Amino acid sequence: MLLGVIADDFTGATDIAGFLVENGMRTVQLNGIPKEEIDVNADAVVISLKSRSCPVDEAINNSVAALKWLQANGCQQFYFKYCSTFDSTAEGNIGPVTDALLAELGEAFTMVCPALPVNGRTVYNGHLFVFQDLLSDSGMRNHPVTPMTDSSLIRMMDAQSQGTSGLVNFQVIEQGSQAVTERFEELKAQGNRYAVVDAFNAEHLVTLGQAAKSLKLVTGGSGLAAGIAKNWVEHLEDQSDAKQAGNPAKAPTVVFSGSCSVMTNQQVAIYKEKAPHFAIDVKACLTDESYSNQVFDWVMTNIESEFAPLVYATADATALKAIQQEFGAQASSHAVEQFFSQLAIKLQQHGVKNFIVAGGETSGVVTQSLAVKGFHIGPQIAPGVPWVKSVEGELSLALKSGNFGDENFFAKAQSFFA
Ligand SMILES: Nc1ncnc2c1ncn2[C@@H]1O[C@H](COP(=O)(O)OP(=O)(O)OP(=O)(O)O)[C@@H](O)[C@H]1O
Ligand SMILES: O=C(O)[C@@H](O)C(=O)CO
Repeated sequence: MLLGVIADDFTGATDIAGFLVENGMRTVQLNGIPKEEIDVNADAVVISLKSRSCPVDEAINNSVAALKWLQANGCQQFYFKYCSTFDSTAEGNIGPVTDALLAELGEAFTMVCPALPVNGRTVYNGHLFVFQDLLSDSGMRNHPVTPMTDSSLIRMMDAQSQGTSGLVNFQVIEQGSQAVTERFEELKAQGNRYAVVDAFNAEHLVTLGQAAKSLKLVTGGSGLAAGIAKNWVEHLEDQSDAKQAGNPAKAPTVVFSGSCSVMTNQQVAIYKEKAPHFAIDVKACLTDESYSNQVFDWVMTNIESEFAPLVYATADATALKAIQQEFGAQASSHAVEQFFSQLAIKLQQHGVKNFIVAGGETSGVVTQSLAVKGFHIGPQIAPGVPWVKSVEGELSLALKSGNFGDENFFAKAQSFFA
């Protein structure tokens, strides 16, 4: 194996896995750190963690344990994959995990590259944009778990890290990878530990990927994956049929939506026009232990419908704020996640094979509940959202990041069934 990726949530893991496969790297995604021997025949391995919004010590311990597993299994370069909108906890897990990985590797410098231009995440003079908005003016301001109120990557990174950041701006990047490497040396000589890099087109990411050859550890969103994959191209076997292993079959299917992002709200509204749909009662999640059984009965009643039944907690910012004020953000978030976990297990036990899930935290809890060891990566439904199939061959999942996909995503995902 060549490249080892540590992803801080499950949709982020499938996101980067999809781009690595698109760029020629045979890739397997693992559900957490394997507890027993597993034969992974791949160029890249992505370990999915649920470390974005957990306590910082837990995030550090799990990420370092994942790094050690990747090192023990022969990986030569390491990639800490976090969100293209740089969100984690209020205090920030990205900085502490980056510092811990650098320390474990005995390295003193890395790159911070959240940009994913194909999905509107760009960096200009060190400031992160979501399409035409600064991050802090985007829908991420109202994120239920990790609201983003700043857009300066240098300020955000330095506030949560032991080291300091310097900027590699687009003017340097457009001079080529040698200029970027020289800028890295300048920043290191000034005592910086992180290079925050601009990127607002695919060419920038290819150049940064070339410059990343000199780094044992890189960090960022999935955008850098294409550039990194190109560094290994001479080592790669033809994997044209690799995506076949990840193709979903036509089988009983359910759609879960636990994301409250702007795009997911649009996707849910469009999908409700054509599919059976059930809006979750958050109070029932908190107070009624049998609630998931009631909703299970509703799903199975509708499981044969032309479009898969949708179960959703998705709410707009106003409704979500009211719920959080009434029940508490953490308590309500946790109760909804536990509800989806219980429902997923029961549906799997009764023959549901395909799960389309919106939301990173939601995807993590559902995937962990389904006890899938790992995934083969299939075709992309939308940039950053591939179908993936369990290595046991039983289940297929489409784990959609909150703001990814177009408004027809849920129906489009079902058009891939063979
Ligand atoms: N109506 C609701 N009331 C309270 N909490 C909710 C509600 N709907 C969803 N949640 C919670 O909000 C959180 C949404 O996080 P999640 O990561 O699943 O979505 P996202 O942040 O939009 O996706 P991504 O991280 O991929 O961008 C989850 O913990 C979910 O349980
Ligand atoms: O990078 C992204 O935006 C996604 O892969 C993600 O991490 C959302 O949870």
